[in-house]
Amino acid sequence: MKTDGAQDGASGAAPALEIIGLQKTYRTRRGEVHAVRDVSLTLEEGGSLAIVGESGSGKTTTAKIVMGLEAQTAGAVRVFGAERSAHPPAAERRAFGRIAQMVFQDPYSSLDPRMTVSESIRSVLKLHGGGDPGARERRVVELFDLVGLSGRLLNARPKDMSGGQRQRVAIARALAPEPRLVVLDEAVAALDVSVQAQVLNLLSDIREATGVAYLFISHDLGVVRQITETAVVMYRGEIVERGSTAEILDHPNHPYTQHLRASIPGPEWRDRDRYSLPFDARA
Ligand SMILES: Nc1ncnc2c1ncn2[C@@H]1O[C@H](COP(=O)(O)OP(=O)(O)OP(=O)(O)O)[C@@H](O)[C@H]1O
Repeated sequence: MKTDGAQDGASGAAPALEIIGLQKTYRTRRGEVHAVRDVSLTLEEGGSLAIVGESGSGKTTTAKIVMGLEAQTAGAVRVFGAERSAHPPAAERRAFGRIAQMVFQDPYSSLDPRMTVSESIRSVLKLHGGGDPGARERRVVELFDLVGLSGRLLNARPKDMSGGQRQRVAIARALAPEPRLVVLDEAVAALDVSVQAQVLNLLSDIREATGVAYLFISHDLGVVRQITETAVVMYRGEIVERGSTAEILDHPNHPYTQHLRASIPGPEWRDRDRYSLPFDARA
């Protein structure tokens, strides 16, 4: 990725994220796995786009390629107009980290257990040149405030916090370099429903306040409705449906989306859906 280009793009009209003809094939002992097949999508600046699908549909692989954690087999990824290299060197990864950040499902494994949570956030600020120690300290307090965490927890360690609190720290850490794109991979999946709702509200408020764009990856259509305007549905590495989230949820066209829709508890919830076999379009 040309970082200069990223800055040019960030101030211009380039989308936050463009994925064009993305493919990823893993070669395993048992043969090739086509994890991502010809995926193209656009996330507008300040927008919120969901990638929905069940386990194994290729969501995480797509996210990892966007973040440079995996190299694609073919296709292009552009972040604010700048092409993302398949094998970015360290300096480029660091520059990219100021523009895009990721939040994972399990904050316990993404936060260093030996550090207090404020140390964890300070280390990210330091990596991305967040001013002198005093300025970093003030920014940590500001970020705690932004994610609704009490200052009493500044010196806590991840093990002393609840799942919801840890995920708020993970979000604060991701927001520390003031990225313009955040990729959230099943970021609320491990939380209780009520905590999930709080974190989703928080994420919406943050987007409104900062203009950050979200690529929101989830298997859960109900969650996706609360946080995204547009969505793509992935099945076996391919996008099978795309459009406004509300339209996809209310009027799913593809049989796979209808299957996913049927597994959301709601007025039309049928108990047998809970036990239905995994969807197979060929069946
Ligand atoms: N490192 C790897 N080596 C081989 N196959 C892989 C690798 N990573 C993922 N896959 C395969 O690629 C396909 C897509 O996986 P991916 O993790 O992207 O799906 P997902 O929709 O994110 O599912 P999950 O939510 O379970 O992670 C699956 O068949 C998976 O087994």
